[in-house]
This record gives sequence, structure tokens and C-alpha cells, in this order.
Amino acid sequence: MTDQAPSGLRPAATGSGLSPGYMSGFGNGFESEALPGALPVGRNSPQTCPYGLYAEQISGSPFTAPRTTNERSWLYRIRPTVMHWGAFRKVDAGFWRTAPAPEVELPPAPLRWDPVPIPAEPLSFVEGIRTMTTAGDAGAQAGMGAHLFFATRSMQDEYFTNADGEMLVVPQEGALRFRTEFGVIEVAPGEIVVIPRGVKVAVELLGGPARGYLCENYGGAFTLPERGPIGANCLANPRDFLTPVAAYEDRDAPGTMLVKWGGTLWAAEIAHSPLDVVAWHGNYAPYKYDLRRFSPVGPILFDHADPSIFTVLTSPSETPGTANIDFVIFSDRWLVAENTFRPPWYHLNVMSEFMGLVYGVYDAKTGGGFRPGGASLHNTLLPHGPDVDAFERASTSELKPHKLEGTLAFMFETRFPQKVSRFAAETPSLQKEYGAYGRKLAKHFDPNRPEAR
Ligand SMILES: O=C(O)Cc1cc(O)ccc1O
Ligand SMILES: [Fe+2]
Repeated sequence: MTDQAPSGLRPAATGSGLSPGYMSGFGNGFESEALPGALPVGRNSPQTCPYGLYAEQISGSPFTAPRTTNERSWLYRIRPTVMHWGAFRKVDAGFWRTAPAPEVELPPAPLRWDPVPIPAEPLSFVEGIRTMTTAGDAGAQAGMGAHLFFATRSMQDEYFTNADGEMLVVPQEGALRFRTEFGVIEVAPGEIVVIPRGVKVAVELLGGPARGYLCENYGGAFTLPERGPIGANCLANPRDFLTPVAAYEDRDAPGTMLVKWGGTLWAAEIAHSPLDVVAWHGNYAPYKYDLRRFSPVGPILFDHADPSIFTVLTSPSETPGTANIDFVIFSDRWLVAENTFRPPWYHLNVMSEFMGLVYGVYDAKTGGGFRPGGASLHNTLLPHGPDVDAFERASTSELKPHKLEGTLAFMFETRFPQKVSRFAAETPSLQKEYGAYGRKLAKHFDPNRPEAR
């Protein structure tokens, strides 16, 4: 095996903390080569490629998509993907479900789960997927799956690609290395990694077992939201997105190629690593992002703004302003609004909200039930808001500037109603009492006291 350290077109290390293994920017036309001269100059398809490589294009959008959404990359690889494509047999997808998957019917109540413990059994990243909800229809390229993942072993001579969706991975415990066709990405809790659909990966543990969340995006690729009047800066800044430099494996060894396609999982025996891309260029590539680089913008005088101000990435639908998915975070920030109920208001949302907590306390749920590694679902138009503890605190506390610190919650918000999986409905982690939290709120109304309480 001659695993090559990344070399070639390395960006200069800068004061931004950019590691030499990554290139900075969002949706750039990147180029990177792990051997000098491996990238053909000025053309994509020379008659023969340097070093005897094969040229291959991967298209993330129709060829004819407008420039702003056109995504493709050119890969110069030891073997084209057709050589890594064997005789596939269907394999058990475990607890991984794909929309449409109407497995159970539940009353229209909010749902919440304690953290599901990391299983003791050996589980690869693929084997350890536990679908919580599905929404839309993967075949129609609309909607999403919200999953938990557990990894207790590294993938060894096993490779995976997902044709059904782009994968946004939110680690909550344990660090992971994603060896991808485009290069190597390492992530730890507080960071995310996005793997475009059709990109091959092998996922390794970088220490102990790992747990986290996975948003499988069946629709339009995640992109940065418009900033509108916010202007050219803040929220997620493009320079903080990191795409790996080219790194290849020239490894002849028996292995397994796993493909998720059409909601089912397929395996083929192969004889070499498919992570054999020596050079590539294009704008369709995996990336990571440190969520602590997000610069939140919010109300600096009064009121609580809609959570869309905290959108890190959005998967657009064909309807303007109606996201297939918004990936929204609730991270460290100052609360300064005067005469304001500062936590989220009570609300009903036509978009459905799947939430998770990486660390800390979420300000709408201070009563203790929303724990790191746990999850909640506030489905289409289901009423929800602060628990009684959060309401009472926020209604009575002195409104000094207050910093929320050491906290990272997130939301996968989709225009589609979410169907709960059988796993999510039957796990002992489901909190049986959560549906009634609203009934613990007190009635404060007094027709004889017009002043605010
Ligand atoms: O329901 C939630 O906790 C998420 C959320 C947060 C917020 O600040 C405003 C609306 C909203 O849905
Ligand atoms: Fe909400």
C-alpha cells in the first residue's frame, strides 16, 4: 500500500488556522493534485492523462443547470469508478430508512428522545445509522432523513457511497476521519462534514466510539443562505469552509463497495481501494466547517428574531424561500434585548423541526429533558415553545446582557412533515411524558390586572 500524503497544490498555511491539508472557500472551483503535474492543464480530457490516470466527471447537477447551481468535478484516478463497480448483492440496511417510509402512526404531539447509548457491538458508520425521521420522497429528490449514527469500529477495506442524498454529518461524541475520493477530512464535535451524493468515503474512528446526527438531504445541495440586508459578512463566512487537498490510495486488496441507491443498500466485492483519485478540479467536493466560526446576528434592542437568522446551510427547493432543509444552529451568543421574552416564543411552524444538542443547555428547554445526544421533533404545525422552567425564568429574570455559553443545539428544518421511524417510536429513549410538557404551564390571566405580569 502506498497511501500518499497530500502534496501538490497546497494552500499556504495562514493566520486563519487553515491546516495545510485543506483549501478554503465555499463552492469554489478548486484544484488539487497529490503528484506534481497530475492535473491536465487547460483541458479536462486529454487523449491520455498524466501518470496513466483515467479522467472521470462526477456531476452533482444536470449538465444544463444555471451557473449558480451547476456542480461538477473532474477526477483523475488510477481506475475509473466502473472498475470499482462489482456484482452487487442486496444487503440489510439495518435501521436505515429512506422516504417514503410511513412505518408508524403517532398522535400529533411533540416528541423528544434521551440520548441513545452508543451500542457495545462493533458497528461501522454505515451499520450504525438509526433513522429517526424521514420526510418527502428520495425518488423525487425532495425531503430528508434525520438519523442518529453510532460508530464503534473503523471501516476497513470497506467503502461507501450514497446516491440517495447528500450527507451532512454532525458529530456529537468522538472524532472521525473521512477518507474520501477528494482527500481526507477530520472532524470532531463542534464541526460538521458534508459529503455530496455519489462521493465515496471510508469512515474511521480517531479515538473512542463516536455518536452524532446525520441529515440525509435528498433535495438541492446545501448552499449558503442569502444574507440580504445583513450584507457581505457574518453568519457562515465562505472562507471558513474547508475542502481537502487531493490524497490517493494505490491499494490492491480485497474490499467491499457499499452503495445506497433507491433506499436500499448494495454490496460488491472489489479488489482495490476506490479512493484512488490522484488529482481533481471542480466545485463538487466534500467539505468541513467549524460551527464555532459562525458569527450570529440577532436583535440588539428588542424582540426575538426568527431562527432563520442562524441558518448555516440551506437546501433550496423550487419555491423561493421555502427550503427543502435549513440547517440552523443555536450557538454561543449574547442576549441583550430589552423588555423582551428572550427564549423562543410559543409558535406553530408550517416547516417541521428536528433538533439535536451537541453540548450545553438549549435556552428553550432549561428544565433538563433535552440532553446532549438527545433529539426532539416538533412536526408540521405542532404547537411548541419553552418548557415551564424556561418560561418562568425568562419572564422574571433581570434583563441584563446575558451570554449563552458552552452551548450548541441545531435544527434540521424541512418544508415536509416528518414520519417517525419504527426505531424512533420504539426506542426506550423516547420520553413518554414529553407530549404533556405544555400542560405544566400556569394560567396567569387576571382580567383585573391590565399591567404586564
Ligand atoms: O422551536 C425551537 O426551539 C426552535 C426555534 C428557535 C427559535 O429561536 C425560534 C423558533 C424556533 O422554532
Ligand atoms: Fe420551533
